[in-house]
Amino acid sequence: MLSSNNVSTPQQQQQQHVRIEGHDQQVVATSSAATLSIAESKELTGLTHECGVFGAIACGDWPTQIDIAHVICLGLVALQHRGQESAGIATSEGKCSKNFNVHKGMGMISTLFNDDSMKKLRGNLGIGHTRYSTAGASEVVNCQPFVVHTAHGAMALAHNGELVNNESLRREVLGRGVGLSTHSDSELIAQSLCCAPEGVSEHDGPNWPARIRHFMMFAPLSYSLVIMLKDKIYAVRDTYGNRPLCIGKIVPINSGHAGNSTETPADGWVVSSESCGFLSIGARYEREVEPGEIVELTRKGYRTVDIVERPDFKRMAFCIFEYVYFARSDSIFEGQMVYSVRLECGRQLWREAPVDADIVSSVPESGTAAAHGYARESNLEFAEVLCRNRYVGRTFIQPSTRLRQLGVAKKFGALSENVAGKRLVLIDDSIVRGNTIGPIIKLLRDAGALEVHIRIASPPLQYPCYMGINIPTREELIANKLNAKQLARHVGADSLAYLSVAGLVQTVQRKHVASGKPTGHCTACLTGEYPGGLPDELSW
Ligand SMILES: O=P(O)(O)OC[C@H]1O[C@H](OP(=O)(O)OP(=O)(O)O)[C@H](O)[C@@H]1O
Ligand SMILES: NC(=O)CC[C@H](N)C(=O)O
Ligand code: SF4
Ligand SMILES: [Mg+2]
Repeated sequence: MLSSNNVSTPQQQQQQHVRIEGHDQQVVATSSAATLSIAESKELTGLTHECGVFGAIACGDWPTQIDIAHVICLGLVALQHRGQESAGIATSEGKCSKNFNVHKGMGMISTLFNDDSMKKLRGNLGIGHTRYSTAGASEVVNCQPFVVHTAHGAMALAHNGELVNNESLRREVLGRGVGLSTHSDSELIAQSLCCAPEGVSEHDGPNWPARIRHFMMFAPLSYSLVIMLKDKIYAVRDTYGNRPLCIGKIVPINSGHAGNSTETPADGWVVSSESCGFLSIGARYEREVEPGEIVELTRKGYRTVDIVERPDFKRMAFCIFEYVYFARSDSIFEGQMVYSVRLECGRQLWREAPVDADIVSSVPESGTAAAHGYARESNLEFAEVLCRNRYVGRTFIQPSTRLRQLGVAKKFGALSENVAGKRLVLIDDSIVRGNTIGPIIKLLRDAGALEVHIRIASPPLQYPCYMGINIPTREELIANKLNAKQLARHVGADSLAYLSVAGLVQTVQRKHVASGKPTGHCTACLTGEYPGGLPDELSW
């Protein structure tokens, strides 16, 4: 049982919230008082992302010379691709357990944080978040980090993921007399940690690892968390390792390339959803937080304080779509760079679905690494055929299918001199609704392409995700309506083929299998096999 006591919640605002088919349908207010659903307010292509979490703590004497708020801000900028709705930073000076410095709000990092907001974020440690909402509306009340006041002082929490048993945990916590002020599952986690579990003595002070373990026993999936207390940060990954989280070392400025050696002293430590921003903040990749691990970071360093086992010793289930699409390609997961895995997927795609063509090309951004792999394995020339308009953002409002499709074409121009008279094979990482590929094929044909063959570096998406990714409805997923042959006809391609599930899994796991290291990946949106089974309270 999750226990809880009376703790104050800072957010008192109400939000509009309706449940549709077992999912939260979020509603955002617009200035014209009309309302748009979040789905409608986004450009409807691809999968909508997740969230990014970040934490940093300075080593040595406090107050530190390191500008912790700037380190976190730059760390969040590097995670911006994971969520663009809202962001926030909470810092602590390390002395007072009553108050943290907090700045959060709607929008992108670059618009939210300026000199004034940074000045107020003094601190020796801090955490940050960039959000793509999955539970609870995209409103200021749900911005993270969540800060709550416990019997032992303030606690701030930032979360990437989605609780699969959100509803039953919510009922449990509400049933104990705790008022929740939002529909956010992340607030629920914060409130769940506010009380010591039964049987845990806290005579000598709060036992945070025991509280975190207790929560983890009742919440199998999915979360990567950074939790800040007065003078320490806990980094936590769910027992399946579904969402990513890694540790980096802030090294002295003059330590150069040798900065990742174990002898290099640490100026501080960071934790992040992805490692892609580490070099830009003078940090070096250290390692991943392991599935089920609770890591404590203090000014003295970091240490594992507990490892919680998976229920019934099930396999770990790291999201395979992090490799396919979500992550930035310079990030490292499980000892391999995302770019290298995508490249290898392209090689495998050629082995599974070769095609006679003059050039190989990609749909930028995330299809590009796989296209290079396809070209290398096939010995076909790689040539760019599309120019992407960087000013068409992901938040473009597209009110109708027709305009939406025009919008996708608007995002790209054809490099006609590379295209004219060519038989080309075009690689993309994924097809979701199928809105991107059709207009691109038309564009390429209009530019003079003789043949356009589509190869997709992931299997067809057919099932929903309950672990922090918003996947469109069954009807919206094009693979549930058309098989590869029908889809080729529908989008005007000469042929179309996907990478197989086995091909993707083997490519992602090949290093681990070779070294005998345990591994396991969630493929639920491709196979319908959910890690830990499909929770009763969820259905599609
Ligand atoms: O089938 P659809 O629903 O049209 O979506 C699929 C497309 O969406 C994604 O690209 P996106 O432009 O979101 O991001 P990227 O720049 O990382 O490729 C993905 O890489 C595909 O290109
Ligand atoms: N995408 C995410 O990881 C979202 C975290 C959390 N469920 C929220 O909606 O804020
Ligand atoms: S269902 Fe798909 S998107 Fe969701 S965690 Fe699993 S692999 Fe990732
Ligand atoms: Mg794309």
